[in-house]
Amino acid sequence: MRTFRIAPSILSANFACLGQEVTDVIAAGADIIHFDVMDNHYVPNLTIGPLVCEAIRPLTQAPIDVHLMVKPVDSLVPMFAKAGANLITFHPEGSEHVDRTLALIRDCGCKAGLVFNPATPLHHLDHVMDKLDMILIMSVNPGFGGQSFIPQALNKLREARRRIDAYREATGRDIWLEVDGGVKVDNIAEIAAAGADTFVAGSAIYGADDYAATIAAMRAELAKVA
Ligand SMILES: O=C(CO)[C@@H](O)[C@H](O)COP(=O)(O)O
Repeated sequence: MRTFRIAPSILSANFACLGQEVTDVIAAGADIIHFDVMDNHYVPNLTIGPLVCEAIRPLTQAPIDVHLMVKPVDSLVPMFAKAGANLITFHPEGSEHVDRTLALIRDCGCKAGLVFNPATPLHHLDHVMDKLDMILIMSVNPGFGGQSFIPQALNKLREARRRIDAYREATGRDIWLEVDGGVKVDNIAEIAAAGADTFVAGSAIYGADDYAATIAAMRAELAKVA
């Protein structure tokens, strides 16, 4: 039986009552809070920083998964670690030294992950598997919620799953495989079958009237794959 995790993206939450939105999705059955950081430089949008992470930290025991869509990335890592992030992911294009940034994240006490845009090749994984806790495959171009799932992401998920399984067989250590962008109730099973185990969903959850019903519907779909 595979373990699946659902990570609502607060990018699609109502920011006028963000704290309540965080506690509501966790009460509705979510596993992780996905926290999108955009700098209006690496991506054409501007969102939230460490102060907001610090503000929501006391509201939940659930892991906060900080996705840094920023360039350069290193100076923000200690700030988010101090603000209570559990996982920090970044894009290889956002770092001058990927290996050094991964080590920095772990030295700050967080789990570390690399993010792959639709056009970013997986060869960036080649020499850093030992330093990764998570691989995040973007199934949209980063910057905005509410975009459609790019089907080519399924092949990239299959390839990433193959690499993770081979690595786990060789070392006994697992790496989470997260997917982000256009994840809905009606495609989550196909995405899980391609290898993802952790599902970021923004508009599908925060755009629904009933968060618990939507998360339960996602889990019912995932149960068909497990
Ligand atoms: O990082 C991003 C977008 O850059 C995502 O986390 C989106 O926020 C996902 O939103 P949906 O596609 O699920 O609406």
